[in-house]
Amino acid sequence: MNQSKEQRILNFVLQNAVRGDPCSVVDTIDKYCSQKEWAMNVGDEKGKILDKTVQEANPSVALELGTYCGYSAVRISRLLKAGARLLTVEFNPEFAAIAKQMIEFAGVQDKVKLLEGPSEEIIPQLKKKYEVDTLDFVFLDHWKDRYTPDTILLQECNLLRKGSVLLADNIIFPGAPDFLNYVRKSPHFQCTNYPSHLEYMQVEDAMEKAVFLG
Ligand SMILES: Cc1cc(C(=O)N2CCN(C)CC2)sc1-c1cc(O)c2nc[nH]c(=O)c2c1
Ligand SMILES: [Mg+2]
Repeated sequence: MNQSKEQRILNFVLQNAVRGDPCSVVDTIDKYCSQKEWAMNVGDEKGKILDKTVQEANPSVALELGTYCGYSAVRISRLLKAGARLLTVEFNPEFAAIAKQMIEFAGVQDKVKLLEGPSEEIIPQLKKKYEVDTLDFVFLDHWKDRYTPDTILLQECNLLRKGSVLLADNIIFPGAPDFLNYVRKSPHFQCTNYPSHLEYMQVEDAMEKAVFLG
């Protein structure tokens, strides 16, 4: 049975990156996906925006929606302070299986908890089942049509506090116009736009930061 693209990415990391070194895993994925096969990792240009936003927020508890192969889970968790943790949600079981191995190879498994299932089911479980009080940082990178309903669900579940930072990928491409409308029109969010490019391409894209005001 021939391999999936995601399996090929993982194999390239297992053979070429340094075990236990998150930076080498991130760089090796970028090398493969820029030179061999495009894949929907956030990539290095938008990854640098992600890094800065995570460092500024310095979260104790972070949530990622859309794990894919684990590229941004490794990228985020490498910046977390001791004792901080990242919960990452992936609904595609094949992607989750790849990401689990990627996270373990990078050596960040003690900081990252991979939750398999649809975000709309997992978000309401975060407080009771995963012992979350509130979220300090949320990276939205799953599916553009879920950005708005999941942002509303996070509020309904009292998972945001004054100063919680949301960062959304793919604001321009593939595009999340209803999310942009929602957060920019809401009095509960202070928004900032970060122009960039689609990973590994020269196509325009952007990220949007939305800080919850309570
Ligand atoms: C799957 C896909 C295809 C794209 C595209 O038009 N192109 C890439 C391939 N090249 C060759 C043509 C141009 S863009 C994109 C994509 C990118 C992300 O960052 C995503 N993040 C989260 N969830 C997504 O579904 C997601 C999709
Ligand atoms: Mg994306």
